[in-house]
Amino acid sequence: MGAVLTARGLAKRYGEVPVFDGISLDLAPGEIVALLGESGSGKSTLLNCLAGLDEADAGSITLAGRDLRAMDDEGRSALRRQSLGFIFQAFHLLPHLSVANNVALPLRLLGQRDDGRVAQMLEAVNLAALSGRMPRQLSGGQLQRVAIARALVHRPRLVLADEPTGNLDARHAAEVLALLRRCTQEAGAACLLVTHSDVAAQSADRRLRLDADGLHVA
Ligand SMILES: Nc1ncnc2c1ncn2[C@@H]1O[C@H](COP(=O)(O)OP(=O)(O)OP(=O)(O)O)[C@@H](O)[C@H]1O
Repeated sequence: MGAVLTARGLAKRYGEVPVFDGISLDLAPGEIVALLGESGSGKSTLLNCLAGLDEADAGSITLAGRDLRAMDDEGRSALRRQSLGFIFQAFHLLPHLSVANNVALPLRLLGQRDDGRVAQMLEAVNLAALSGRMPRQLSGGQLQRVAIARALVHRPRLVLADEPTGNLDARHAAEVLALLRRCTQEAGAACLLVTHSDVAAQSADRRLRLDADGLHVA
């Protein structure tokens, strides 16, 4: 099987200020790669560009065999819905939907309904008992685990995770890392994991560091 994600020569600047340049990356099916780097080095920006949520200024991105930058907005959105799970730093749960309905959302957007799969994901992040709650009734760590269940529910080929264990204690962090591992293996997915945590970085198959000179093996 070919790479899940291939990026070549990605560059991004905000106005006159370059964030990164010449970034190339391959993610293989089943692998988890940690993306390290100082605060402000551009990790979140790179994730957003790989997801097609932000536009790179140069370079190419191939996701699940499709050239992302050659597609129109509609095609990119459809590919994203199908193939991408994004765990945002700020969770981005929908406040008017219950926990279970937030987790079910990626399936609904694909025209699917699978209550068993939603229950399975809530079980996996230890939130089965809270499935009927609204996001405002949850702690930061619980919100983060809902966001993780939602990102994985539709078995995406690519999981982009921005500090998915940032708000979690050691036990819940370990559970989330194990869940990411299980889901990437089951779906033949790849995961790019932005983290400042040594435990999370060590749980990855390999580590890359983003700095002013580009992306390096760490
Ligand atoms: N919309 C924007 N306009 C201008 N500059 C931006 C914008 N978004 C990010 N930046 C700048 O781009 C750089 C990279 O930001 P980014 O959030 O990608 O860093 P990061 O490595 O994810 O940081 P952290 O580890 O703190 O989350 C920073 O210097 C930031 O100030």
